[in-house]
Amino acid sequence: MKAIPVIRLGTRRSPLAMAQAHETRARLCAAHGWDESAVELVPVVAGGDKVQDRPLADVGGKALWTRELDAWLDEGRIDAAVHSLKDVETIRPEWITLAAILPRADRRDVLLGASSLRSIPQGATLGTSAPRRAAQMKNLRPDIETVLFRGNVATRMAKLQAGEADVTLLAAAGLERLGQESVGTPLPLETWLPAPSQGAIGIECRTKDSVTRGHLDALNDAPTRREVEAERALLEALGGSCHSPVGVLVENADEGLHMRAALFSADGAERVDGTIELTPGDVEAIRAFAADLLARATPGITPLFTGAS
Ligand SMILES: NCc1[nH]cc(CCC(=O)O)c1CC(=O)O
Repeated sequence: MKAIPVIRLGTRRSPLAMAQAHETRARLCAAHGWDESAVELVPVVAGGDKVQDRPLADVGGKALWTRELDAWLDEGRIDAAVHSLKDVETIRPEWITLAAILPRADRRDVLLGASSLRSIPQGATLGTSAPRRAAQMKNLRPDIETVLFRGNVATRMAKLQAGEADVTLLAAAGLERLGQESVGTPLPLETWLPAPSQGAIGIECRTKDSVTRGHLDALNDAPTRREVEAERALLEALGGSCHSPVGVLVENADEGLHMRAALFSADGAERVDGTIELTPGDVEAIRAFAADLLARATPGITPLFTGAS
């Protein structure tokens, strides 16, 4: 009998991260006919989990969710790491490979505390720590003030319940993975743009580890990868990060990809929109599109991109 490998799969410890790790294990076992013991889940505490009282953009930003898992991967303590791709920097070290992107879940944001953007009472407060969510809301509803909401999904829902804000926004994908798919109102993609990579789970391993790469390759969803790579290429071309007030949506169309994006000023007063049809992998076209958005951006928007933030 062929020996069954054991893949040590690193994950953050939050309930959402653990749910994503369990999903990854289930998909690996299904794809290869392994039983559960072939994939060992290894929970690791990430830097971003230790800071709960400040916007992440103020904490020093970069690599907040990836640093510890990268170190464990580098030291050979894990073979692969599961991430919400939305939280992973666009530029990764050469020695790490994004070996699989799982089929994308619902990429919409969900509004909790009101049944639509219009029905939020005048002067209500939005609890969020995401610059994109804060700016996009203020763009549509300048009367709304934001208050800082950090912590995992359950913590943020508890803060809403406790009245620390009137409404909040959470990713549909995260709610679904936590069995909370029926709470709140998903916002239509026509009027509300999600973050780059939202709803996509990525699994990384060491570039040199061809055995693990081979195992993970079976999980990769090509249509999701085309979308997500284009979204991440735009974020990179803009000089943005997961803390940048940018919304983007790439969809597979009959021929190629359709991309829609918006940049916001931090206070939401200013906004620049664009759309483009793309051939998958055409990073040059994405760079030109990013340059066009930045050229049309106002002084309120520009400093938040091109690395100046
Ligand atoms: N920033 C935290 C984070 N990172 C990924 C998700 C949700 C899952 C996903 O988008 O794949 C969330 C929670 C949220 O934004 O509500």
